[in-house]
Amino acid sequence: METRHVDVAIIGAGSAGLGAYRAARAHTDSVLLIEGGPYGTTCARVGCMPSKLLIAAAEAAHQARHTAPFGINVTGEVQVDGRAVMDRVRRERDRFVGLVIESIDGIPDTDRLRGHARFVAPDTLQVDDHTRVIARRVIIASGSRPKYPGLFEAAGDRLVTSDDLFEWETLPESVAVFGPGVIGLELGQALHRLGVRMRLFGVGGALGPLQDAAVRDYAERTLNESLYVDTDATVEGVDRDGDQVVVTFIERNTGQRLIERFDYLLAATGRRPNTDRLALEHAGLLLDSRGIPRFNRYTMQCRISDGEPAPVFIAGDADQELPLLHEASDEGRIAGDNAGRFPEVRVGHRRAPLSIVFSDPQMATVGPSYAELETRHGGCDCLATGEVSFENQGRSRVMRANRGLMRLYAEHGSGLFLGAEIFGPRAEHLAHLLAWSLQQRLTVSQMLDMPFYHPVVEEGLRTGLRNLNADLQLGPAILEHCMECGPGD
Ligand SMILES: Cc1cc2nc3c(=O)[nH]c(=O)nc-3n(C[C@H](O)[C@H](O)[C@H](O)COP(=O)(O)OP(=O)(O)OC[C@H]3O[C@@H](n4cnc5c(N)ncnc54)[C@H](O)[C@@H]3O)c2cc1C
Ligand SMILES: NC(=O)c1ccc[n+]([C@@H]2O[C@H](COP(=O)([O-])OP(=O)(O)OC[C@H]3O[C@@H](n4cnc5c(N)ncnc54)[C@H](O)[C@@H]3O)[C@@H](O)[C@H]2O)c1
Repeated sequence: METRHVDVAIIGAGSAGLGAYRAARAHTDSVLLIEGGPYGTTCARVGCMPSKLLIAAAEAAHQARHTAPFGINVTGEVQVDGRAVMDRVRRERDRFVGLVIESIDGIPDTDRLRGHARFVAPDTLQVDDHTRVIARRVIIASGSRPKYPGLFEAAGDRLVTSDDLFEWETLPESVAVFGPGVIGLELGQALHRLGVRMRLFGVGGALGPLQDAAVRDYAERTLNESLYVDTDATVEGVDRDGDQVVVTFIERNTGQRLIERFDYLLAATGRRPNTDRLALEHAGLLLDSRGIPRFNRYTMQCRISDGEPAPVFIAGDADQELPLLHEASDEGRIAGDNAGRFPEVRVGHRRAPLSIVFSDPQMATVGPSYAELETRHGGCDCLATGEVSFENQGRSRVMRANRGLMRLYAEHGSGLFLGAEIFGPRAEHLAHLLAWSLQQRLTVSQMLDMPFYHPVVEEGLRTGLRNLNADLQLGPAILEHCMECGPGD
């Protein structure tokens, strides 16, 4: 058994771990990056990138099928070549993974160690059976993995998660998707548009990240015009029969008991942090009820069991705060900087909360969750709301993308913009404008002072902001359409 002494040991070479490595290395040459799985990061291998590649193919098929309302007739049926679709997904995915591996190859061999790390003492990690690492500081950047209820195991090797799907050589005929969260919506809709028979089952009414009932209900109604999404499904059984998965459920609209066969069951029922495999009981850290170390979100520093700051930091999906790529990178950078400069720990920069779901229409949330805003501002009647429907929005109608609802929130009295929930066209771009405004601490009036071109989807945002301003009672209520704004604002 080899023993290594280092200043900083990092568990996990994903997006958070790589960011942490670079930041820690700016302070010390003694940094060790430990990786137990394949190099390449979750984002590039099985997450953000392959999912967006599959969605891009699905969008192409969808657009090709919907040209007629523009007076464009594409003769013949749109054919989806499942092998070619999956081939491009994997080829482009491999390219993205290759870029990550190239940058990891640039890290000196002496700074890298392969194997699974676990704590054997607060300052000691055991890596597989081959190396003991004694570290002055440790960064936990071990990511997360899919979780699902035991019931699904009846599907045997026909049970898949987002870790498996992108390895498919071709598209199956049918998939039962469980979990209308971010992954289930993105992948479920993409499979449907690629001609796969798909049903999407949820529990308790949850739909993506949406919490504002008005936006959630609108989204559920709209999605159900083209997909089968039951956000509160009664599923009576999951069984395996031959090569197929048999799902017994009560159909959403009819209340009928149906028994349907699918080629696969895709479990998209959430992810759990890999911290349960780190033997944290030997780390002496203060843990929350989920077994995740308690940490300060500005320094990423964990605490020892008596509440004192520990020489241990956490970053990325491992802490489950905001399991998104840009947050993992930011947290990794902060954790690495602080582990490197320890004991002089500094507060790092956290950005305005922003999340986007690449469904169609897209979903986005900006700022604290609606539930959090209601808790903080609802009790004192301090929460102002505004909204806009995209149904008559000019540019959205031009593009035939005029389905959607955006709700915007601000603080009474100050007029400060607080956040938004969006289900609608170009939400990925609208959400960025709003997140940037939030981070700049703009008031709704200041946002309305910004330029709005014509005709663009952002004019819908302006209508929503005017509506919000009216609720703030800081500006004129919109009694009719803005005359000077051009048609379809
Ligand atoms: C299908 C899907 C789509 C997604 N799409 C998006 C998107 O569009 N936009 C977005 O912002 N986010 C998206 N995400 C989320 C994003 O991918 C994650 O938030 C991000 O990759 C987390 O990075 P990380 O470094 O925390 O974890 P990872 O990249 O998973 O890195 C953790 C690493 O730790 C290693 N490890 C674990 N335990 C040990 C151990 N004991 N010892 C050594 N090594 C260990 C693992 O092997 C892994 O390499 C998506 C996720 C999925 C699954
Ligand atoms: N576009 C993006 O940024 C993007 C894309 C994919 C994933 N991600 C990240 O990955 C994380 C994990 O995604 P996810 O979709 O797995 O989790 P999620 O928490 O977003 O959704 C899980 C869904 O499964 C449902 N569910 C739980 N148990 C169920 C059951 N037994 N049957 C049916 N439904 C059940 C939940 O109610 C929820 O709707 C996300 O929170 C997000 O941070 C981001």
